Amino acid sequence: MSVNHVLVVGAGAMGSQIGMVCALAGLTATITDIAEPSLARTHADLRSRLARDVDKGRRTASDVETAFGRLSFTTDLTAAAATADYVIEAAVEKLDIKRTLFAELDNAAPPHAILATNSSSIVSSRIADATGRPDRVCNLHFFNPALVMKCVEIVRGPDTSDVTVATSVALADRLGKVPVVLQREIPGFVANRILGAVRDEAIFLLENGVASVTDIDTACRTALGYPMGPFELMDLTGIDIGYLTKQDRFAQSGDPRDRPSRSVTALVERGELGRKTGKGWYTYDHAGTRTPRPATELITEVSEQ
Ligand SMILES: NC(=O)c1ccc[n+]([C@@H]2O[C@H](COP(=O)([O-])OP(=O)(O)OC[C@H]3O[C@@H](n4cnc5c(N)ncnc54)[C@H](O)[C@@H]3O)[C@@H](O)[C@H]2O)c1
Repeated sequence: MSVNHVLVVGAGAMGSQIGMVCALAGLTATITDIAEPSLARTHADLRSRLARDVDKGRRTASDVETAFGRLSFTTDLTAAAATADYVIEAAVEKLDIKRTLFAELDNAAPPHAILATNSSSIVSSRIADATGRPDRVCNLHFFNPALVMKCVEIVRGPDTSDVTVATSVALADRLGKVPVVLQREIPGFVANRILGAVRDEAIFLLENGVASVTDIDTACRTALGYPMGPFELMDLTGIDIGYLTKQDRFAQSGDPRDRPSRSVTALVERGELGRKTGKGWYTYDHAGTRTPRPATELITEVSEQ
């Protein structure tokens, strides 16, 4: 099935860049959001980001102008969906909102259109039954920042058809991305599950007094070639993000291994969420330079329990 017009729903961190990736690849793309200010902010953010790319010689000014000519912004979901061949939903991570959106999209989009969600943890089978086309529903999972990161995970739900998977793979190829197909659903998918396993092991080693935060991060960078250690990465992305993901997974699975660790819970309860609060696994000064924290500040809760 050929894809010419992509509709992206949600103009946040992910949706805005996914829309631009589509336009840069030569597709007609529309970004829609319920909030008009989000659309205006997204347009301005993309303009300044792409201008930086031109300044640095990563793209030509004419490629960027042509791409903006293919990209439109609207709050009118129904009108935008009417001509879409492929919809990528990147709205807030709330199941009820996604289900409502998919029901609306099912009514508004042409019968051949594929409806995909960019959700990081909600598998598409939890949404597909809100539509009359579960065979044309899947996860199409981009990584942040979507303009830069190559991998796109395509997750097949129990009803997803071969044509939907093949069309999604072809779309990812056309966007210059590297498609990775998951043959069955699992929350977190491949890359984030592996990242989570590394993070859990790092926390286990710390909580059991095997090595310090700094030494574990150093081992990952210098022995495994990771660009950043697991504690550095948690501080960068926000310790609360991983905490909330694990809480959600634990609520679904009831598996104690999915429960957030005690030291992470203690940091989140104290509001020490990483770089954004100036304190997490490390302490950060106003220039962003980090200093290690004493182990007693990080694992007190564990030894007291
Ligand atoms: N942020 C990441 O690193 C990341 C990475 C991969 C996947 N994801 C997934 O992408 C999705 C979006 O994440 P984000 O970080 O861009 O979120 P975000 O909070 O930055 O943006 C969400 C946008 O959705 C809009 N929105 C809310 N309800 C809507 C509705 N009913 N219709 C249309 N728009 C609506 C909001 O106004 C907002 O602009 C989530 O499902 C998330 O799991 C996020």
